[in-house]
Amino acid sequence: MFLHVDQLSVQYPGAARASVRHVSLALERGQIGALLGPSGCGKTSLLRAVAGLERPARGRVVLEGDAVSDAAAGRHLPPEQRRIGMVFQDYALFPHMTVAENVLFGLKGLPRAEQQARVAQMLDLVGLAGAASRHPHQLSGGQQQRIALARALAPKPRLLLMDEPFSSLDVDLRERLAQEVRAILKQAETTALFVTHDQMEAFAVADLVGVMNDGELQQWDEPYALYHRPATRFVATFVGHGVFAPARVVSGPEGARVRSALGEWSDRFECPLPGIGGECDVLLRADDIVHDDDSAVKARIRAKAFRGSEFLYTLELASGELVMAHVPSHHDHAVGEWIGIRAELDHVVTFPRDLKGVVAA
Ligand SMILES: Nc1ncnc2c1ncn2[C@@H]1O[C@H](COP(=O)(O)OP(=O)(O)OP(=O)(O)O)[C@@H](O)[C@H]1O
Repeated sequence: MFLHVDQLSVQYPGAARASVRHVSLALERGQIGALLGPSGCGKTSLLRAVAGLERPARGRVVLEGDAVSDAAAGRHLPPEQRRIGMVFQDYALFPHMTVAENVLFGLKGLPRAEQQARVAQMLDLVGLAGAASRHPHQLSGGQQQRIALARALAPKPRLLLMDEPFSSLDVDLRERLAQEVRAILKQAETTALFVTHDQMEAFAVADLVGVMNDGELQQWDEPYALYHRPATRFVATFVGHGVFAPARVVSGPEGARVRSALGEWSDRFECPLPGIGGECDVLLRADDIVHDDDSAVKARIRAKAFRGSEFLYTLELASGELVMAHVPSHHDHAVGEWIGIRAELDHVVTFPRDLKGVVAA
């Protein structure tokens, strides 16, 4: 493993409990990781501990086999000796310096010719070769963030850390820049870890995403798995739209099946199911629910939100259970109308019975 965070805890002086608790995660060389979670869950504290800006209370940070932090051994390499680059949300470019001078900043020790070559190479990488002699205020927010990236990558860091790198940009630009940043990092073969509270951003940029809640890492996985096979209720709720529908495990000809008001499904993808007869909640994603007027199952539209190509309908079954459905926006029905629905599940994800019909955000 290129980066290995091992059972890491961060506790601030005077705090009753640790802000980051027993977090373990790993990245291979060249992989991009994202830490996702609500405000205050400990994302930035974890990133700062990897950077060396916080001293962990417990655990280790191992970079290329080198334990840069090891609480048990009392080892803590200062940030400037870790060869880690950082990009922050406010770019932190020097306003009085040109773009080229900003990128040059981290290259002080190199011979002059090499410095010039590296600056040119970095500006080229971020697609701003023509902006070398401009000043930061003459550039757009997205361009400034690309310069900040060029400056962080110029000294060839072993690891790049980014804290909410897109959050000060408007939504359109964020989406575009997220894709550009992924392409730039992949081209530069950089291993990177970044913090965001925006799942679309995490999915667009990262190979592996960690969902944190209240100081703990609940799942560290590929975006597809986080969405389709969430490990906990919290992950299921935080990532994507859906509901937990009450269900019962029944026996079928090929083993256990999950029966809910919307249908019955077998355990096709080896998601552990409770024992036969057991009560559980099954996760129904909004994209598992298909609008089909021929279906015997009817639901009344309780609320609808226009999302461009589709509506997100909140629907109520005759039993009072709620489900959510993504429906193409040319199927424009009024609130209060009854429509036919059908559930098409590829991934049957169940959780022990808890609160009935909890709506996932
Ligand atoms: N320097 C500090 N001293 C004491 N407590 C801190 C310090 N920095 C953060 N905390 C606390 O640690 C917890 C985690 O904060 P952190 O900034 O890591 O969360 P976050 O997930 O990055 O949040 P956000 O998305 O709002 O930035 C919070 O309860 C916060 O109040």
